[in-house]
Amino acid sequence: MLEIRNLHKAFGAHVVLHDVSLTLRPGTIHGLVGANGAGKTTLLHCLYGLETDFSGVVRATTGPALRKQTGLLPYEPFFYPRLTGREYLEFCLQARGRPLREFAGWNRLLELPLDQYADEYSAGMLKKLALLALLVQDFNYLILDEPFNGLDLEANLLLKEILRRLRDRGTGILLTSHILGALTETADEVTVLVGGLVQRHYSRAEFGSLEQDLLDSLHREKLGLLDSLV
Ligand SMILES: Nc1ncnc2c1ncn2[C@@H]1O[C@H](COP(=O)(O)OP(=O)(O)OP(=O)(O)O)[C@@H](O)[C@H]1O
Repeated sequence: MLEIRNLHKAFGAHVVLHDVSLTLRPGTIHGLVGANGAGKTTLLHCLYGLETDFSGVVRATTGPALRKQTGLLPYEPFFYPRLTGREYLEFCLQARGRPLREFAGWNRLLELPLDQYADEYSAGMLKKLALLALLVQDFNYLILDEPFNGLDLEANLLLKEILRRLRDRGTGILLTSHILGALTETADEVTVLVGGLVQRHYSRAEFGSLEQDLLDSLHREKLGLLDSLV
C-alpha cells in the first residue's frame, strides 16, 4: 500500500496542502478530484518525491522503496525533441535499470510512429508515448496526473479499459482528472481536495452523491459570487 499521512506542504507562506491523508491500495483505482489549484499535482509530487520539503509521511508500506515500484505520469512529461519514440522508451527503461524489451505488443494498441522524433508528435501522441513508457515497465503502482487529458476519444476508451485491467491484476493506480465520468467509470474510490484539504473520501457506493455534492458546492460558490456582483 502507498500511504500519505498528515501531509503538509507550503510554498513560502502559501500553504498548499493541509494535513492530507490518503492511501492507495494494490488492486484499486483511486481518483483525486479538485478545482484548479486545489493541490492535486503538488500532492502527487510529494508522494513521488519530486517535492521533498514537506512534513508528514509518504511511504510504501511493503516491498521496495516507493519510487522503485511506482511509475509517474507527470502533468507535462518532458521529451527530448531529437529522440525518437523508441529511443525515449529505451531511455526510460535504461534510466530505471530495466532490461530492454520489445514494444510492439503495447504499441499495436497505441499505434505510435516509434521511429519518428518526439518533436514530430502531436500533444496526444506525446501523452500516449509517456503512458507507453509506464505500461512497458510493469509497476506495482501508477501515479497518473490527468492521464485522459489530450487523448482522442478512442484512446480515452482504451486507457479506461487498460486501467481497469491493470487494477484487476493488482496494480494500484492514483489518478487525477477533471472529467468526472472518467473517474466514476474507473475508480473504486475518490478523494475530493478543496483548497489543499481533503473534503471527503467517497467509496464507489457513494459516487451517486459525489456528483451532486460537487454540483452543490459549485453552485453555492458561484451563486454567492453572483450575489456579490448583482
Ligand atoms: N513551485 C511552486 N511554487 C509556488 N507555488 C506553487 C508551486 N507549485 C504549485 N504552486 C501553487 O500550489 C497551488 C496548488 O497547485 P497544484 O498545481 O498542486 O494544483 P492542482 O490541483 O494540480 O491544479 P490544476 O487542476 O490546475 O492542475 C497553486 O496555488 C499553485 O499556484
